[in-house]
Amino acid sequence: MRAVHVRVPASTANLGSGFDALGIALGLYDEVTVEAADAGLDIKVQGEGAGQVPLDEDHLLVRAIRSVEGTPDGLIVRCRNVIPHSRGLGSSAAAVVAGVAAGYALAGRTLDDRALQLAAEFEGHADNAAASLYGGLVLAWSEDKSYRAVRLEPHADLHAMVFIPATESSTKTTRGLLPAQVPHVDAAFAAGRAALAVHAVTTAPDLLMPATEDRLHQGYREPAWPDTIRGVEALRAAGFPATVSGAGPTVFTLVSGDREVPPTVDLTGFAAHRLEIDRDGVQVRPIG
Ligand SMILES: Nc1ncnc2c1ncn2[C@@H]1O[C@H](COP(=O)(O)OP(=O)(O)OP(=O)(O)O)[C@@H](O)[C@H]1O
Ligand SMILES: N[C@@H](CCO)C(=O)O
Repeated sequence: MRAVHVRVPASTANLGSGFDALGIALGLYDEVTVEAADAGLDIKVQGEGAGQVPLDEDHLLVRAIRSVEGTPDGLIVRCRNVIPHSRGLGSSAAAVVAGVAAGYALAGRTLDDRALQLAAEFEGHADNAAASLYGGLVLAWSEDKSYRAVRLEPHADLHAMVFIPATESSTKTTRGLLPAQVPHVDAAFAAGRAALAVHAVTTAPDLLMPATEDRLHQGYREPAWPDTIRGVEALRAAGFPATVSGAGPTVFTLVSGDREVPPTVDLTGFAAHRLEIDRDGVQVRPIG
């Protein structure tokens, strides 16, 4: 294949209780075309990250393409980015998954388990990458340095609301706020709630409030985005199972049916978007 179009979904990670393990793919998409060339790299970026991301071999998506064996030496890359960067919506994982998927197609290969391994190695955890790769709800884990994930079907009644602030937050920085150890009681709490979250998202949305309670990361990261925690608490007080999306600062909640967030919930400073859950994952099609 000489040229491909890739559409890759955003994602939210953690769902509160499932730190580094749970992810959901969201109906917000970056699109990329990648064409083989004899030599060199010609890359252009429109939308999110334009003027900020490098336009050379350091570009994340290019690095991801290069991580796949058998890809062409020369590349012409065009990115149309919609997923906001550094907001907790999995932009970096989406770029890596798009690159790996394009690389596989250009190398004449079908996506397999190794694609998740390649993508997750860039992030150091597989929650966002698995969601962008497979769609739906993912449960990701690692065995030594081997990343694995299962895809589960979210309940049909659910959609997502995201509340995106103008401020950015780097995943690397907020991971630095996490302690090396947590109390046993918090670890036990997290294990139960994360297991419950899988049941709640797939089968029993009425259990999402207890299922999304977190003790492992959101509180420790609060100094990075106090307004985000205020937004999460305001939504939870109104009965919405809100969490911090990924490493923040976006606020995320799942919503059942046609329920709407009332205007009395104070989310000043956040742009609200209703998103479908993406159920397909990354999509690749040949061009020409
Ligand atoms: N489409 C893209 N193309 C190139 N680089 C990107 C792209 N998307 C993200 N990046 C890089 O990744 C960085 C953001 O990664 P980071 O992990 O901090 O946030 P995120 O992926 O948006 O959020 P989270 O991991 O919390 O869901 C950007 O500053 C940029 O360097
Ligand atoms: N699980 C990750 C997601 C962000 O990449 C975190 O919270 O740091």
